[in-house]
Amino acid sequence: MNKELILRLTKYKRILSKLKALGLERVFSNNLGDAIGVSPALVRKDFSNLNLPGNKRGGYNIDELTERLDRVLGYDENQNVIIVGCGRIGTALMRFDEFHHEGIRIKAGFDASPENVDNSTEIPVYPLEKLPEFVKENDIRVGIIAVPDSAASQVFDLMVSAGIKGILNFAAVELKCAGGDKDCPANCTVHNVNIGLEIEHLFYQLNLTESGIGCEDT
Ligand SMILES: NC(=O)c1ccc[n+]([C@@H]2O[C@H](COP(=O)([O-])OP(=O)(O)OC[C@H]3O[C@@H](n4cnc5c(N)ncnc54)[C@H](O)[C@@H]3O)[C@@H](O)[C@H]2O)c1
Repeated sequence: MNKELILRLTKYKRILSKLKALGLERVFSNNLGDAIGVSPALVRKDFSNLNLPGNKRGGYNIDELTERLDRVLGYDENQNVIIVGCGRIGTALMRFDEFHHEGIRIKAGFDASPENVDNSTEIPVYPLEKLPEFVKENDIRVGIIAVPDSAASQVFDLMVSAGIKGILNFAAVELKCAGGDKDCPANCTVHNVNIGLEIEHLFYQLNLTESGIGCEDT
C-alpha cells in the first residue's frame, strides 16, 4: 500500500468516527470525497481495491467500513507516544487534548534540561536517560522529536536503539533510517514534518498558478 493511500484511509477513518458520533449509519462516497478533498470515484476505487463493501446507491455502512478499515490499517488500541524535547512544540503537543479522541496518548515527555523535568504533571517529563527503560516498560512504539536541530540526530539514535519503530520528527533536519527504510536493521519509519517548507511550497504553487504556468493539487 502506498503512502498516499494509507493517508487517505486514515482520513476516511477519522471522518467515519465523526459521522458515527453524529448518529449517522451510512455514508456516500461523495460525502467522504468532499470531506477529504478527493473525488467520489477515487473513494470508491480505494474501497473496491481493498474489497471494502458498499455501492453507489446505498452508500457504505459506517460500522462495517470502520471495522474493515481498522483491519486493513492494522489499527492498534495502543497508540501510546512519547515526546523528546518539551519546549514550545513539545509542550503544545502535550497540551493538545484532542489527541485523546483519536486514541492517541502521550504517555511521557523527556528533556535534557533539568528545569523541564517534572513528574508531578498529568503527562510526566523525565530526564532523557530514563527513555530506554520507559520505552521498554510501556511498550512504546512511536516517538516524537521536538528538540533543537543540532540534537535531533542524537535523539533519533537513542530512540531507535531503545526500540522505537515510528518517529515523527519536527526538527528541521531530514532524518532517515540508517541504510534506507527498506534495509535498516531497526526497520523504523520516519516522518519528517517541516511546516516552513510546506508554507514555502504553498507560496511556490500559488505563484505558479497566478502566473498561469500550472496548478498542482498536492
Ligand atoms: N516542523 C516544523 O515545522 C517546525 C516549526 C518550528 C520549529 N521546528 C523545530 O522543532 C524543534 C523544537 O522547536 P521548539 O520551538 O519547541 O524548541 P524549544 O527550544 O522551545 O524546545 C526544545 C526543547 O528540547 C530540549 N532539548 C535540547 N536538547 C535536547 C536533547 N539532546 N534531548 C532532549 N531534549 C533536549 C530543550 O531543553 C527544550 O526543552 C526545533 O528543532 C525547531 O527547529 C519545527
